[in-house]
Amino acid sequence: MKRILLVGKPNSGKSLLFNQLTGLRQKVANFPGVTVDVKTGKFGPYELVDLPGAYSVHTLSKDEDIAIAQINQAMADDNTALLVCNLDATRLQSSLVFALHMQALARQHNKNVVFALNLYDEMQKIGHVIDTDKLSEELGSPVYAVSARTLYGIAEFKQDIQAIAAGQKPVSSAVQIDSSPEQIQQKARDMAARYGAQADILLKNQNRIDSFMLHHASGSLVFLLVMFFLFQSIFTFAAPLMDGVEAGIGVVAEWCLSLVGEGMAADFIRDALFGGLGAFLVFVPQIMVLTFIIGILEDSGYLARAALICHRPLSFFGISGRSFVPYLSAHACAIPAIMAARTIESPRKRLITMLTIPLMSCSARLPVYALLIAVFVPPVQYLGGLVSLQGIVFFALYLFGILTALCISLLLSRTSAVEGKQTDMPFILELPSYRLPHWKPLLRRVVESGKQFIKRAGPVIFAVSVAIWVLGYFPQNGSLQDSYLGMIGHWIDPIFAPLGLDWRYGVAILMSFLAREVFVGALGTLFGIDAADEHIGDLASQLQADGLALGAGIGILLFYVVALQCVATVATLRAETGRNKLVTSVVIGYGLLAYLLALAAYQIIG
Ligand SMILES: Nc1nc2c(ncn2[C@@H]2O[C@H](COP(=O)(O)OP(=O)(O)OP(=O)(O)O)[C@@H](O)[C@H]2O)c(=O)[nH]1
Ligand SMILES: [Mg+2]
Repeated sequence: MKRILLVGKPNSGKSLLFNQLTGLRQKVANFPGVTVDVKTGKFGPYELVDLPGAYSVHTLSKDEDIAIAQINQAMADDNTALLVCNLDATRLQSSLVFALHMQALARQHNKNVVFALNLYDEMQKIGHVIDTDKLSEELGSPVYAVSARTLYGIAEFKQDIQAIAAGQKPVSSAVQIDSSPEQIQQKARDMAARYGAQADILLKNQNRIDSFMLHHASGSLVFLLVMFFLFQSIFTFAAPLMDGVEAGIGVVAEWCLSLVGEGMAADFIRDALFGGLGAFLVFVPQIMVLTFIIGILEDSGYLARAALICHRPLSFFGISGRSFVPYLSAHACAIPAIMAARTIESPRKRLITMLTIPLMSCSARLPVYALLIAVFVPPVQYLGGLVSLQGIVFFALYLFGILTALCISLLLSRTSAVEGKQTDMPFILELPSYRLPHWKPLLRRVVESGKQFIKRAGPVIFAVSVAIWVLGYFPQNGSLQDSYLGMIGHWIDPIFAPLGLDWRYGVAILMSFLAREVFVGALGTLFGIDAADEHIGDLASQLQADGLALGAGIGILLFYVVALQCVATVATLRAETGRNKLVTSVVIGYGLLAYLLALAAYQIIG
């Protein structure tokens, strides 16, 4: 299949344009370095390729390497029908520098080029008109004013680039293409001055907001408040939704049970299905709220500012401001976060960031945290419900993960455990414009995060719940202690007894090495079988009634913050670092540390 390549500088709207042309839903966000891999999609009879952004052919980071390598390869390939150079109309000069290099390269290889003057809606908003005909003439390649957001000019653009790629619309021009870096710099500066909007109009608002957001005192305060409310809100905003889901599950469960009457089938439905799977579904709203708030931060342009504010403190711990975005996104899931670390220029800092990312509390830990917090922390609220005590403990757990990661980064960077030069590249980050979130795709992403969470963990939880139920139900002597599972439980008891946990918690913890969320489901099933009354449900009250010791509960929480119980993360770490031995020692190290912390918590607090 013939290919069309979409290239341009970071954060210039390539992926949103790609999504509009292919109907796919690649991640789009308002900071440089969102796309870190080659993505392809079908665009009419063509394959459209979305690449990571790059500032120059002289690459600094892994994602730029990937883009430039792919472009060079495509230039030599007969199947490459067209190169689309994406320009950010609000940042014409810097986008032209890279695009002009690409145009020169394409000319050398006899490939057709068109320019997409993207984000044109922002020009329309300030009433600035760019004469694209004249610009085309000067550039020697067609220029299309488009907006991937409002879809302005997209229909014509689609039609034309397919025709150009098919050779039905000639685009060759006699215009001389400059290829020396100095000429390109000069040309970009000159064209931006003549065609672009005035910088003071574009930057007026941005500078005003930044003078506050990046100020050393107010900026740090805003940063701390934003982070506090981010993790708070997972608790406060999600609470009513969680109650709704819980009530819904209760109604469905009662209805199902009324159909089957009493007996083994009823026990199975109550304990395995609604006890196990139901206990886990309750936490889906929290995952969605987390995605929503991180999404707002990403879209608004604040993340790059936060990265800047964090650069100095992070440098002390041996990493850089570039590690901030991967660290934050790791709170949703470690895997894309490890991939996002490709934008970190220094290989050493990139490696340290990747190895410490699993300590950030990903959404799979969320159900475990939420369950144990509900057991021990009363639902007290302050400031009219904006801040809750449970939310504060929740924030403390996230903070504990972050601080552990920073301490380990410091340790790795000050020892020879990770080799690489101490002298690193300077920290350079282009600040994006502030924008209002793009609500529709954001909400779609929120729904998608809930679905993905269920899809990823659901089948494992279902299988584990069924397995635990069968092993715990038979042989039917009426007690969990005497079941097959009870027998297995006695073998593992010595490992968990020093942590103040009986074998039921041991089984749930061991099972959660398959996926962390399994912990809640497995406990739900175990306590369901064990429950004296026939009541489904509130697992937190069951644990409370069972008398779980405070030290043991804190121990479980610390264990889950630190232990690396995720096969997919380990596989991604291996692939991205290429360091199997190092990754294995990190997994074992985190496991030991997790156990010791849990042991200390129980032995000290009791
Ligand atoms: N107003 C406006 N915003 C846009 C337009 N196209 C993209 N954006 C916004 O620009 C930001 C960057 O968009 P992306 O598509 O992720 O940019 P990219 O070039 O793929 O970025 P990298 O993958 O980091 O290289 C996002 O916040 C988009 O919503 C547009 O036409 N108009
Ligand atoms: Mg992109």
